[in-house]
Amino acid sequence: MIEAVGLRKVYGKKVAVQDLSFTVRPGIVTGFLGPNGSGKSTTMRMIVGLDRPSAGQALVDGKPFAQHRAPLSTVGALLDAKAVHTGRSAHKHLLAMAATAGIPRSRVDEVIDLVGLGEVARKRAGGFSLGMGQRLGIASALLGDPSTVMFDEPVNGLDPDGILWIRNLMKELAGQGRAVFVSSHLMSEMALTAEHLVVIGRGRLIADESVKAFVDRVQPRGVTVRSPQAEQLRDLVAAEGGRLAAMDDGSFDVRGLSAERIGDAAARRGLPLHELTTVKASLEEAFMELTANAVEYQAHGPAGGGPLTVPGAPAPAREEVAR
Ligand SMILES: Nc1ncnc2c1ncn2[C@@H]1O[C@H](COP(=O)(O)OP(=O)(O)OP(=O)(O)O)[C@@H](O)[C@H]1O
Repeated sequence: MIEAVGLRKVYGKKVAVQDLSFTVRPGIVTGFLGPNGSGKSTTMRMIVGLDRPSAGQALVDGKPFAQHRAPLSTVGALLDAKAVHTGRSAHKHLLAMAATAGIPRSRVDEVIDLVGLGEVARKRAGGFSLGMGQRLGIASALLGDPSTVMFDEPVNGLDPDGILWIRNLMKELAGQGRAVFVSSHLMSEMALTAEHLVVIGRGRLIADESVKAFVDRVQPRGVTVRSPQAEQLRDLVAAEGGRLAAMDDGSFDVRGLSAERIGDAAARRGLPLHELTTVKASLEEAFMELTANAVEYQAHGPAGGGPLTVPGAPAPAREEVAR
């Protein structure tokens, strides 16, 4: 379990993190999201004592990381996967780590199996692919069987197989009762992996809540409606003051009316509906909306002064047809 209490970090004049308090609970995956430069890595480094907070503190299982007698069994961290690229083999690298921390040799073979590096464990880790390096980083993090794991951008640069593997591993580690704290830029991936979110922008807390509560904070995108009587549906939407667009699959995208209002109006007119679904914002859309003012470096169009564009921004809304 991680507790950040009033964390603050200042580099010279730059305030990287301020007044940051949140909790990462055991048994679930907590996603750590924020635009570039918002302070995620700085926060993670403070949790494991690699950076000293300018104020506040980070506690792991109730005390600062540095005060734990068995640090590798307290937090397993993957902060920079490239850091484990070495001339030694993966096996030797892990053995050396285990020896220094008083961890039995048998655990080395266990974690090598767990991350699927059995066949290459005796090869020089310096020649590893990015995905293999990532697996070795995770093996190192899990060596001490830690109660908390913390991964900074673990799926960066991985292929779909690697991403799926990491996703399942995170869930498995949480299912074993560990606190799992993971940062990622990939919103769609976080939506599939995390149950809870800590979202920061410009070093400050924006949200510490479930993925569902975060997504529910923004307006639904619209309502998908399907009816065998399309013309009557068009009339109904126009009469209620909504807008409607025909979709390729025969359904209609209705904006400006809630599903309840459409359903009630259809019932009054005896209009059969075969589908009535509120389309919620995706995690990515919610993130873009709720962190719009917290993007540190805003990219503008070629002429300058254009609309804010951020990589991964949602596609423009579908063309709407007013009737
Ligand atoms: N050692 C340092 N010295 C000075 N400034 C730093 C240092 N480390 C980070 N910063 C600044 O602090 C802010 C937060 O950086 P940090 O790397 O924690 O953000 P991040 O959310 O992890 O970003 P990214 O998603 O791009 O990795 C940034 O403005 C960064 O430039």
